[in-house]
Amino acid sequence: MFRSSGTAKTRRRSSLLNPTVSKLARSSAHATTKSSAVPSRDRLAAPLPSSTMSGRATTIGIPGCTTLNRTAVNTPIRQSSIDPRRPVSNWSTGQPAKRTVPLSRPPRQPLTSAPKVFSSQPPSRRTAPVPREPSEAERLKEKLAVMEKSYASLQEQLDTTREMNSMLKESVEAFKMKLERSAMELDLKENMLDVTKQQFELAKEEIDRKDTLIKDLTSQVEEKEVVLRKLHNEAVDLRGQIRVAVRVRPLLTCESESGKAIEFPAVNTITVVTGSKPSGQFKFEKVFTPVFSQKEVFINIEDFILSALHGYNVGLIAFGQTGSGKTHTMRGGDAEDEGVIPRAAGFLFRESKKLETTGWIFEFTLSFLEIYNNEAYDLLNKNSTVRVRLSNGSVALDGLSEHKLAKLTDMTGLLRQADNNRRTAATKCNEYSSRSHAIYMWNIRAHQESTGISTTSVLKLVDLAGSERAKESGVTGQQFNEMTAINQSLSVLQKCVNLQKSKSKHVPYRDSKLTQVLMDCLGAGNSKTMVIVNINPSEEQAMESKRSIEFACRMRETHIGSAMQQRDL
Ligand SMILES: Nc1ncnc2c1ncn2[C@@H]1O[C@H](COP(=O)(O)OP(=O)(O)OP(=O)(O)O)[C@@H](O)[C@H]1O
Repeated sequence: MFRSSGTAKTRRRSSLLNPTVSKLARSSAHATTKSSAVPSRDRLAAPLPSSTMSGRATTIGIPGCTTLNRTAVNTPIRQSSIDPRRPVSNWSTGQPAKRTVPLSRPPRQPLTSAPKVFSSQPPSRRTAPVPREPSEAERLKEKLAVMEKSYASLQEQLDTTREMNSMLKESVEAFKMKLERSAMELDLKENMLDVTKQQFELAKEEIDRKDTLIKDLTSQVEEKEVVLRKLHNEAVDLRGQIRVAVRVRPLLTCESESGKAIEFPAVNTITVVTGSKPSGQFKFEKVFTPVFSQKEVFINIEDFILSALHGYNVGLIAFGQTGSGKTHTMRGGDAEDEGVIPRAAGFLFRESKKLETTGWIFEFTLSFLEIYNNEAYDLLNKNSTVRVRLSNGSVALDGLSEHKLAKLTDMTGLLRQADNNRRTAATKCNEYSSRSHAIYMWNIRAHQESTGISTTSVLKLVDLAGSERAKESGVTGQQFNEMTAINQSLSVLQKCVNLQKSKSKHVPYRDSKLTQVLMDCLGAGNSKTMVIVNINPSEEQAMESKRSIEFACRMRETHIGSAMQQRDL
């Protein structure tokens, strides 16, 4: 009765603490009674102790659960079956505790033998005192303490798990939101990609359309360029084979006391006043009065120079008495004072760049030749001698160096070299009088891939030495020889032009080095030629000016045959 009431008390107390604990306690107490704290899983594997097995079990309580065996409750439990040192299941983990002692089935008592009955009488004095077995209540208390501890631990675990669970829930929610946001962003980006793709397609179509347009326009430009070229060159031809322009320089300070012998009665018309009588009026394609700047002069002749890029041989010759302004016109000074030769370089580079857009490729080489005392010299190779040969109407210059001109600035060095090598001297009429003829030659090679046309043309820019009257010059010795050579070569030049004009069968080009070199510009070749006749306006030089103008008129009337494009075969 005492034990039963103790167990009931314990149960009531446990159920007051917590229904779960109470349940656990009930189940534990039951399990303890039944299997001496062997966890149920172990119980299945391990044999039950003999004391339990020997009692007759009456099943009461929850179905499926083995309840307390009354016989076993009344029967003193053997030490081995409730050994407190025996490990109980690990409640915190729910795993059975490790067994330290292997459970072996105890030897089975024969059923016939009578059950041992323990006497309730106190042991006799002679027998050793038996240690008191813990009461059922104590054992249950102990169990309860263990279970409460386990419960607290489980509660703690549960709290932690709940906390973790809520954290996990939160993080899952956050992930979900993030995922949704990412999905939305992806949608947006996909839309943008679609739009960009469409735009790209449109742009591609536009580029294709423009490419086709450019191709059409390019072919139209090429066709028009051919027509323009033809018209340009026909126009140049129509003006006469040798075009003549006259340039009259201003009076110099040193000539200020002298009166002017030149008048301009009309546009491109000139009159020379000799004595009191004015000469007749001479009309030319162009008359550059003293007010024309270097730039304006060049603008008026650049279309002519352009023919050289179109594959025609072109010659531009500055002619005139000494000190009339030939070198100024052709070479000039610096910057705004630059003459035709440096300006032509800039122009040829500019124009060639424009033509490159229609598929033309150009290559320029330069050679500078000097004719001094009727001999030819290389101005870009230490004045070495050059051999002039005529063959089949063309001029060959053996030993003349050629200098490739890749860019405009390359020209500066070459010009300086030629200036230094060219022979000049101070004369009575001109402080820096040219004692030689200078020929600045451009060899122009052009090629157009689409048509397969290649041309090789020559542009000759000529600064002649000036004619001079021996009597007026007052020179002697070497300078006299130079003057004689200059005058002779200019005389042959005039003779050739006169004979060419009168369509003579024999024109004596070979009579001087100058006419040999200029032969292809004067009628024996297929060149387009322009002569700029320079005039000194002073009264003192009136007669010389008149002679120059008369020579210009003869040249103007000289037919030299149509120029031909110099195509490579
Ligand atoms: N259009 C011009 N404007 C200003 N000065 C000029 C002009 N033409 C020539 N001169 C000046 O006249 C002088 C003689 O000119 P330049 O040397 O060019 O003559 P030239 O015909 O070449 O002489 P030469 O045949 O003796 O070499 C130079 O001092 C030059 O600066």
